[in-house]
Amino acid sequence: MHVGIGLLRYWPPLCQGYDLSAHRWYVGVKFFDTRCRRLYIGLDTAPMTSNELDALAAETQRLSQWHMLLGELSACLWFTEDLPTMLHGFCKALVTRAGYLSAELELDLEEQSQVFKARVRHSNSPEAVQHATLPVSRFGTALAELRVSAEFALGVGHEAHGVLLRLTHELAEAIHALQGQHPYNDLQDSVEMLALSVQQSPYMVLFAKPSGEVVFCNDSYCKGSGYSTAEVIGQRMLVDLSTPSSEAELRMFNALKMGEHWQGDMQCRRKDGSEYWVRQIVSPLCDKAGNITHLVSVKQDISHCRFRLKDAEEALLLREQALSSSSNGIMITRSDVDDHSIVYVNPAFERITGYSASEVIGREGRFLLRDDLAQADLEEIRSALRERREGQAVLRNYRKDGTQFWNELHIAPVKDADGQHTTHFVSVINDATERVNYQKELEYQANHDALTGLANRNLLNDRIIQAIAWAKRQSLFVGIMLLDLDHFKLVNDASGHGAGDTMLKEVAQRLNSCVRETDTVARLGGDEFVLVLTDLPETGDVDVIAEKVLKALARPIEINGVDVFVTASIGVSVYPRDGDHGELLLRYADIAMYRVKEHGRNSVRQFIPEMGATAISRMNMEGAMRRGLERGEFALHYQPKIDLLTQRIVGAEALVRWNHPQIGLIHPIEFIPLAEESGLILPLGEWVLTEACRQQVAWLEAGLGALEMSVNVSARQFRQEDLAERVAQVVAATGIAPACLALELTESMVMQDVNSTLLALRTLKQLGLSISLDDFGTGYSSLSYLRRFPIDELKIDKSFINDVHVNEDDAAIAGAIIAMALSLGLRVVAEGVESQAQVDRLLAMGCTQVQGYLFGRPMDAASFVAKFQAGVRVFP
Ligand SMILES: Nc1nc2c(ncn2[C@@H]2O[C@@H]3COP(=O)(O)O[C@H]4[C@@H](O)[C@H](n5cnc6c(=O)[nH]c(N)nc65)O[C@@H]4COP(=O)(O)O[C@H]3[C@H]2O)c(=O)[nH]1
Repeated sequence: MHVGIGLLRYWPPLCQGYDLSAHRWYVGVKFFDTRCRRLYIGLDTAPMTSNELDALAAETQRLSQWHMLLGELSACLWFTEDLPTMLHGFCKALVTRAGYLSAELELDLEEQSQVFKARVRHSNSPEAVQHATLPVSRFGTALAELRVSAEFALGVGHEAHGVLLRLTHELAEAIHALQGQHPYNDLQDSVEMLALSVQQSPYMVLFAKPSGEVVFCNDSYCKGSGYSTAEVIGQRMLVDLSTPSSEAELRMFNALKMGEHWQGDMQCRRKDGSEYWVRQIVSPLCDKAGNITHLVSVKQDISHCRFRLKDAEEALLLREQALSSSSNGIMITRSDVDDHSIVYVNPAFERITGYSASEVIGREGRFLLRDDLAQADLEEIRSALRERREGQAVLRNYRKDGTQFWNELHIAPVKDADGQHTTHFVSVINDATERVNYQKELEYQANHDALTGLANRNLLNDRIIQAIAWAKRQSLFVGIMLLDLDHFKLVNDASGHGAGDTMLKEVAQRLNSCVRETDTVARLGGDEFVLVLTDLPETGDVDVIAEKVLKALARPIEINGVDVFVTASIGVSVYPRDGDHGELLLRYADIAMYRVKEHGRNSVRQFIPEMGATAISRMNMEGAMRRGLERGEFALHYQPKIDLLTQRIVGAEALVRWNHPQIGLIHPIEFIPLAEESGLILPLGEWVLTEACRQQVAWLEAGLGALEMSVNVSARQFRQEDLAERVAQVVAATGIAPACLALELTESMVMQDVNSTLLALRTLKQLGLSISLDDFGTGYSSLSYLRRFPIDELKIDKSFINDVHVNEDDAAIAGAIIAMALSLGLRVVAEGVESQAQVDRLLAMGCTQVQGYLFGRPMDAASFVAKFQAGVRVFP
């Protein structure tokens, strides 16, 4: 008979193919009583002598003694789960079964020593205590050491010692056999022990014929499967090697045929129908000829693991599905020092980036940045990766097709099982392009002028602060250039807001083209622009740029197919020369700009401190103006109007002045626009009209004759529905002859709403006064309207008079206006005449009335009277 026994799947079979037929009797392993407490030894068929029978009886006796002990020892070896309990049970068995007074086996699990100590006291010599300290590292080794310990500890001369020695010996043999080092001397004992081991094994053991019919099963199998031994024996529980029916059986068949073990997991069914999983090793037993005689199957119930695995797999599947269906992109990367490669991306990642998983797995996680590495937020992600912590940032990333998207990225470290080391990072990718763009749009709107796209006041203030901070560190200058378009209002009034907008947009573009990228061009509103010029090594550099700007604006702007000319007045202040903060610098640039307006426009002026002394910031102007009106700070100056033919003063234009108690005389150009905006122009205008009329009457009474008094009427005044009534009241109140009163309206005002203008003009005309069109030539009056309007006089704008004697274009325009006016029977007055050459040219063109510094600046009433009395000289 050949016996092959596999103890555990981790152990190799103890012995294979011991040929017991050489012995005279054999041990039948299947004759155990329950729980393996008794081992029956069977005889073979050969007849025995009486000596042999005695020897067998003695042997049987001896075996049954130690078997009792072995059974218990075995029980504590196999049925205890931890070493201390096992050792305790073992010692107890030594005392109760082997006659020891005490036996202690201690396990010292100190990290350092890793030993177990054996201390055994023999009952015959209680004093003699034997110690042994043995290294131990794991359960298997402890079993091996147990043998050694027993050899150390056991004395001689006692029957029980003999049994124990025998046990020890058997264990030693078994272990030696295990290690393949020592042949069995006593095969019978070995087989018994092995048979016992099989029976007692917590693993299920089946022996079967090659046809699969079971010839033996141990208790664990019965317990695990629910079948009794009788129900199992003879049944085909293992594969039939002669007719493998499935792929798995075929594999098993091939392995076993080659004398190899087959190992694998299988799902089985218990008697009650429930399922369980086993991991089993099937080993073939062969005869000398190499034919398989038996199959030995050792099975371990792994249902617990298997079901846990199933749960884990289900949980994993759930997570995988959650990742797959997430609308956020998810990317998992390694977190090794030198490896941050991508190991997983979900479908949303593929959708957002355009890259498929196979294209990105293995690449570095940061590849979505391409070479756009100059991003402030990137540092946060870098340090989160370095410090193995969570981090988030909004980054510019690039899709496969090269388009940019905003990635709202959140990264989190993934730790290993013990929570100590970061093995991976999970990155959640959210395409936030829409939101970021919306935010940027809002930011842009908050910082930019909607019409021109230039910086607005908000952004301007920031830029000035930045420019000053930088200039401070670099010892450079910052130029603040405030630019106001000359007569822009005329464009707006005459051609509508669309035309005005076109002009502003074109101006914005031209201004941008004059400065560097680091400079700022802002629009403050209306026709006011500010240029912040950075990094200037010299203050004079601002003038160069200002000249460039004036030149750029000098080119005509095409609006609705018509070339329109625009000029600008530019005031400049410089950091640190004029001040060290934006508000002050802007105010000074503003003051300088108004000086330009005052002195003929279309030019540049740098701020000088003297200007500051006579100027008032517009911020404070409104309140001051209101108080000024109440306190009588306003006064009228009069500029004479000359008839060239009679060489006499025929009239005066009333021009308002503000005598500010601290600042002194302020020119209307500095406060009229604000008065217009704030509505203060209405009480102011009424006061001017009344005062001018009163003065005219006073001069009349003083003998200056019936001078015509011209009074400027602002757009807002002109739009007053009861303007005519108010004028009539003033006329009545002051006693002026209406024929001596001329109201000056600008060309742009009357062209705004032709029908209502016509009505208003007619009503005014009914009062008997004259209507004069001021600044003529700057608007876009159509001849037909001029014909329809009840106008008495045209005043040619100073801009055409300036060069009328040298510039043929200007001369042509002035000439055309004069000719047209005369043909319509209107008076023509040339404004801003400063030289004799201009007078000569104007006279040649037929213009007979002039006004200008050549004949007198605006002056107070007393000076006017003196001037009148002195007379004027038209020809030198
Ligand atoms: N360079 C130069 N300039 C000359 C010459 N001759 C006259 N001027 C200036 O030209 C402006 C003529 O007045 P405007 O065109 O009606 O322009 C006026 C008018 O639009 C407005 N304004 C003045 N007073 C009043 C007023 O009482 N009511 C209203 N609504 N506007 C007024 O303020 C503007 C500016 O007034 P002013 O500063 O007094 O400036 C005056 C006058 O001083 C010259 O030969 N050369």
